[in-house]
Amino acid sequence: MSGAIHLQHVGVDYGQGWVLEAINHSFEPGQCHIIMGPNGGGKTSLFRSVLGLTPFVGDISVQWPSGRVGRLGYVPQKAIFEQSLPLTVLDFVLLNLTKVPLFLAPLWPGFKQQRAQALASLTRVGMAQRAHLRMGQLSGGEQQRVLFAQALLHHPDVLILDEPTTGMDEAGVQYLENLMHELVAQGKTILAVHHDIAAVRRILARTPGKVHIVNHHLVDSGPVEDVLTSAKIETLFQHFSARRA
Ligand SMILES: Nc1ncnc2c1ncn2[C@@H]1O[C@H](COP(=O)(O)OP(=O)(O)OP(=O)(O)O)[C@@H](O)[C@H]1O
Repeated sequence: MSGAIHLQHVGVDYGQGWVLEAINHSFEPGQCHIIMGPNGGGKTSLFRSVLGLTPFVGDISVQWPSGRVGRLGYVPQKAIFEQSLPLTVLDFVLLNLTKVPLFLAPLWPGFKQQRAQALASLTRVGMAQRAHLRMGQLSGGEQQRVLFAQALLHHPDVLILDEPTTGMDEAGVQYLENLMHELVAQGKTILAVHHDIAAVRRILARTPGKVHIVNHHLVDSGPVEDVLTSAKIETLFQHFSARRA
């Protein structure tokens, strides 16, 4: 099952003017939607509005195909884990599965199954072998992978990824792009912020989806070949040269 997301006249203002203004748009279900745009253009604010994590004006609705309400999964831009925090990767994922305090969890009848579920999710992102390490001992890219594993735990129908490959090495990027492809093939909807034009072209060459440019307004939206033209990129992202595009 997958959800379509509809935004009607959506605006966000933190008190110093509109960060997002009059956004009227729909994200179709079962596709990979890549959101691009300059820093500070309001991409995270858009995601946080969809998730109900920031106040907004206008209306946002998720339309589910059946009577059942689906699930949203979210991987934030970054998380900071103090190195001395005695929380392992496995603990961190388990925290999202168990309602029992972690030190009691092994005594819980369902613990074995929850542990297996946590490890299966970590395996999907290539992090099962590092499950025993403390979160703070992981690199930024590895932490991103664990956050991704956490978002997958409850089988979300719509997955919202804020710069998911930040700090990831080539292997991490590959894991993630394969997973994104797999999830869309299963009919899920993905919304992902990305800054890397080459990566966006690579992702959308094999995964059905669109590019949406956000810079306070919805500037452009459509298939990658229509939106990521050299001329448009030059105008929007002055720090990218037309040659790199
Ligand atoms: N909680 C907040 N309170 C006040 N201002 C905020 C808040 N969150 C974001 N902003 C401001 O809103 C603007 C848009 O921020 P946002 O994080 O949505 O942009 P972005 O497009 O995701 O940026 P980036 O590409 O750098 O991640 C920025 O100027 C930011 O400083």
